Amino acid sequence: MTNSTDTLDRLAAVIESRKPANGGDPEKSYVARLLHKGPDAFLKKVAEEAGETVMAAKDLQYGAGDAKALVGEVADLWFHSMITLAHFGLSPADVVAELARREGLSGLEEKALRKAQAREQGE
Ligand SMILES: N=c1c2ncn([C@@H]3O[C@H](COP(=O)(O)OP(=O)(O)OP(=O)(O)O)[C@@H](O)[C@H]3O)c2ncn1[C@@H]1O[C@H](COP(=O)(O)O)[C@@H](O)[C@H]1O
Repeated sequence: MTNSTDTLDRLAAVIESRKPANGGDPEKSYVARLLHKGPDAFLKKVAEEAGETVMAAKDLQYGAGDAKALVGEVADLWFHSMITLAHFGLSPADVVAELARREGLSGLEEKALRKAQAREQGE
């Protein structure tokens, strides 16, 4: 079975190697091309892939799609999000660490905590 963290780490290393500072060639590499173009180019792709993820999920919801299509769109979304992270000097490990920090804390509890803190600061 594939180790998801290893796969993400390997992909992050490839993305890093495609940065202009590391000699990434926009003529030979899709990642290098996006990094060379800058944030507007890869952020547009993130927005596009997020929209396509929603559409693939809605197709599944209404019985018109297939699970493979949804997985493909989420893969595109993760991939372009990883290019965004790399541009800003971040990695999948940073996201995993954030999820680990949140582990076990209910979203409802976290929201109540945030609201209580905001109330305190407002007083
Ligand atoms: N995981 C991916 C990956 N996922 C998606 N894509 C590309 O992302 C592009 C955008 O997806 P779309 O579905 O929007 O395709 P499109 O219609 O051609 O879109 P436009 O680019 O024309 O806007 C496509 O060209 C896909 O091939 C990827 N390209 C590369 N990788 C990984 O990145 C590595 C480095 O790639 P290069 O930098 O190209 O060598 C590869 O070895 C892979 O591991």
